[in-house]
Amino acid sequence: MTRQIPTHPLTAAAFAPFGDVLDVTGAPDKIINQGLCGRHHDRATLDFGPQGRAGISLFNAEPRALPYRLDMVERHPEGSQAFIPMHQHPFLVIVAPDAGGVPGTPLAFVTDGAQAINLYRGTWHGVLTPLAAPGLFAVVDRIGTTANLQEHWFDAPYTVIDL
Ligand SMILES: NC(=O)N[C@@H](O)C(=O)O
Ligand code: NI
Repeated sequence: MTRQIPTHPLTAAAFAPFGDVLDVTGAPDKIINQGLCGRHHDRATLDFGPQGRAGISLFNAEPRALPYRLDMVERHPEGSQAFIPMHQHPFLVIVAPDAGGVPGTPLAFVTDGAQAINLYRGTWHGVLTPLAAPGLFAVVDRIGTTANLQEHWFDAPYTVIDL
Protein backbone atom coordinates (compact mmCIF):
# COMPACT_ATOMS: atom_id res chain seq x y z
CA MET A 1 0.00 0.00 0.00
CA THR A 2 1.36 3.43 -0.92
CA ARG A 3 1.66 6.28 1.56
CA GLN A 4 -1.73 8.01 1.80
CA ILE A 5 -2.46 11.72 2.00
CA PRO A 6 -5.97 12.82 3.04
CA THR A 7 -7.56 15.84 1.44
CA HIS A 8 -8.72 18.79 3.51
CA PRO A 9 -10.95 21.73 2.56
CA LEU A 10 -8.78 24.63 1.41
CA THR A 11 -8.54 27.50 3.88
CA ALA A 12 -6.40 30.61 3.80
CA ALA A 13 -5.00 29.78 7.21
CA ALA A 14 -3.89 26.26 6.30
CA PHE A 15 -2.48 27.45 2.97
CA ALA A 16 -0.72 30.51 4.41
CA PRO A 17 2.81 28.99 4.42
CA PHE A 18 2.45 28.08 0.74
CA GLY A 19 0.49 30.86 -0.93
CA ASP A 20 -2.63 32.96 -1.11
CA VAL A 21 -6.25 31.81 -1.34
CA LEU A 22 -8.38 34.22 -3.37
CA ASP A 23 -12.14 34.38 -2.91
CA VAL A 24 -14.92 36.90 -2.40
CA THR A 25 -16.18 35.63 0.93
CA GLY A 26 -15.21 38.73 2.90
CA ALA A 27 -16.33 42.28 2.32
CA PRO A 28 -14.89 43.90 -0.82
CA ASP A 29 -12.16 46.47 -0.34
CA LYS A 30 -13.96 48.90 -2.60
CA ILE A 31 -17.33 49.24 -4.29
CA ILE A 32 -16.81 50.36 -7.91
CA ASN A 33 -18.65 50.71 -11.21
CA GLN A 34 -21.50 52.84 -9.94
CA GLY A 35 -22.03 50.49 -7.01
CA LEU A 36 -22.45 47.39 -9.18
CA CYS A 37 -19.15 45.70 -8.42
CA GLY A 38 -17.19 44.84 -5.31
CA ARG A 39 -13.41 44.96 -5.81
CA HIS A 40 -11.44 42.50 -3.67
CA HIS A 41 -8.25 44.37 -4.21
CA ASP A 42 -4.68 43.14 -4.62
CA ARG A 43 -5.14 39.77 -2.92
CA ALA A 44 -2.03 37.91 -4.07
CA THR A 45 1.72 38.20 -3.55
CA LEU A 46 2.99 38.09 -7.13
CA ASP A 47 6.70 37.73 -7.77
CA PHE A 48 8.40 37.23 -11.12
CA GLY A 49 12.03 37.84 -10.21
CA PRO A 50 14.51 40.26 -11.79
CA GLN A 51 14.66 38.43 -15.12
CA GLY A 52 10.99 37.63 -15.60
CA ARG A 53 7.72 39.37 -16.32
CA ALA A 54 4.08 38.58 -15.55
CA GLY A 55 2.14 36.48 -18.03
CA ILE A 56 -1.40 35.18 -18.26
CA SER A 57 -1.80 31.77 -19.89
CA LEU A 58 -4.87 29.58 -20.27
CA PHE A 59 -4.60 25.91 -19.27
CA ASN A 60 -6.98 23.27 -20.59
CA ALA A 61 -6.07 20.35 -18.30
CA GLU A 62 -7.37 16.78 -18.19
CA PRO A 63 -9.52 16.14 -15.13
CA ARG A 64 -8.16 13.65 -12.59
CA ALA A 65 -10.00 11.69 -9.90
CA LEU A 66 -9.46 10.67 -6.29
CA PRO A 67 -7.75 8.50 -5.21
CA TYR A 68 -4.95 10.29 -7.05
CA ARG A 69 -1.45 8.93 -7.54
CA LEU A 70 1.16 11.59 -6.74
CA ASP A 71 4.54 10.81 -8.24
CA MET A 72 6.07 14.27 -8.41
CA VAL A 73 5.97 17.77 -7.10
CA GLU A 74 7.71 20.77 -8.63
CA ARG A 75 8.63 24.32 -7.77
CA HIS A 76 9.40 27.56 -9.57
CA PRO A 77 12.43 29.18 -7.94
CA GLU A 78 12.04 32.37 -9.96
CA GLY A 79 8.37 33.14 -9.71
CA SER A 80 4.94 32.75 -8.17
CA GLN A 81 2.16 30.88 -9.98
CA ALA A 82 -1.58 31.52 -9.68
CA PHE A 83 -4.32 29.06 -10.71
CA ILE A 84 -7.61 30.85 -11.39
CA PRO A 85 -10.44 28.51 -12.38
CA MET A 86 -12.66 29.54 -15.27
CA HIS A 87 -15.47 27.39 -13.87
CA GLN A 88 -16.94 26.59 -10.47
CA HIS A 89 -15.64 23.07 -9.99
CA PRO A 90 -13.47 22.20 -6.98
CA PHE A 91 -9.89 21.32 -7.91
CA LEU A 92 -7.07 19.51 -6.10
CA VAL A 93 -4.21 21.53 -4.65
CA ILE A 94 -1.10 19.70 -3.45
CA VAL A 95 1.77 21.48 -1.73
CA ALA A 96 4.72 20.43 0.39
CA PRO A 97 7.06 22.18 2.79
CA ASP A 98 10.71 22.42 1.83
CA ALA A 99 12.96 20.06 3.77
CA GLY A 100 16.47 21.15 2.93
CA GLY A 101 16.01 21.47 -0.81
CA VAL A 102 13.65 18.53 -1.23
CA PRO A 103 9.93 18.37 -0.46
CA GLY A 104 8.67 17.22 2.93
CA THR A 105 5.41 15.33 3.35
CA PRO A 106 2.84 16.72 0.93
CA LEU A 107 -0.51 18.17 1.98
CA ALA A 108 -3.63 18.00 -0.17
CA PHE A 109 -6.53 20.43 -0.31
CA VAL A 110 -9.72 20.61 -2.32
CA THR A 111 -11.09 24.02 -3.21
CA ASP A 112 -14.75 24.91 -2.71
CA GLY A 113 -15.31 25.87 -6.34
CA ALA A 114 -15.12 29.60 -5.71
CA GLN A 115 -11.46 29.80 -4.72
CA ALA A 116 -8.33 30.57 -6.72
CA ILE A 117 -4.78 30.08 -5.44
CA ASN A 118 -1.46 31.82 -5.85
CA LEU A 119 1.60 29.72 -5.05
CA TYR A 120 4.48 31.69 -3.58
CA ARG A 121 7.76 31.66 -5.46
CA GLY A 122 9.60 28.43 -4.70
CA THR A 123 6.67 26.52 -3.18
CA TRP A 124 6.68 22.77 -3.85
CA HIS A 125 3.38 21.87 -5.52
CA GLY A 126 1.58 19.32 -7.59
CA VAL A 127 0.84 20.38 -11.14
CA LEU A 128 -2.52 21.91 -11.92
CA THR A 129 -5.04 19.18 -11.05
CA PRO A 130 -8.69 19.65 -12.04
CA LEU A 131 -11.23 17.21 -10.63
CA ALA A 132 -13.94 17.85 -13.22
CA ALA A 133 -14.28 18.96 -16.82
CA PRO A 134 -13.69 21.50 -18.14
CA GLY A 135 -10.23 21.83 -16.65
CA LEU A 136 -10.02 25.47 -17.75
CA PHE A 137 -7.83 27.83 -15.74
CA ALA A 138 -6.17 31.18 -16.16
CA VAL A 139 -2.61 30.92 -14.91
CA VAL A 140 -0.61 33.98 -13.91
CA ASP A 141 3.05 33.17 -13.68
CA ARG A 142 6.56 34.17 -14.73
CA ILE A 143 7.47 34.50 -18.35
CA GLY A 144 11.20 34.49 -18.90
CA THR A 145 14.07 32.95 -20.82
CA THR A 146 15.90 31.52 -17.80
CA ALA A 147 15.10 28.27 -16.03
CA ASN A 148 12.21 28.32 -13.57
CA LEU A 149 11.28 24.69 -12.92
CA GLN A 150 12.60 22.16 -10.44
CA GLU A 151 10.91 18.74 -10.29
CA HIS A 152 11.16 16.17 -7.51
CA TRP A 153 10.09 12.61 -8.33
CA PHE A 154 9.29 10.62 -5.21
CA ASP A 155 11.03 7.27 -4.67
CA ALA A 156 7.59 5.84 -3.97
CA PRO A 157 4.28 7.42 -4.97
CA TYR A 158 1.74 8.85 -2.57
CA THR A 159 -1.98 8.24 -2.90
CA VAL A 160 -4.20 11.23 -2.27
CA ILE A 161 -7.50 10.04 -0.82
CA ASP A 162 -10.81 11.71 -0.18
CA LEU A 163 -11.08 12.65 3.49
N1 LIG B 1 4.45 23.72 -16.43
C1 LIG B 1 3.42 24.54 -16.29
O1 LIG B 1 3.23 25.47 -17.05
N2 LIG B 1 2.56 24.31 -15.26
C2 LIG B 1 3.06 23.77 -14.03
O2 LIG B 1 4.01 24.68 -13.51
C3 LIG B 1 1.95 23.56 -13.07
O3 LIG B 1 2.16 23.81 -11.87
O4 LIG B 1 0.88 23.08 -13.53
NI1 NI C 1 3.84 24.86 -11.41
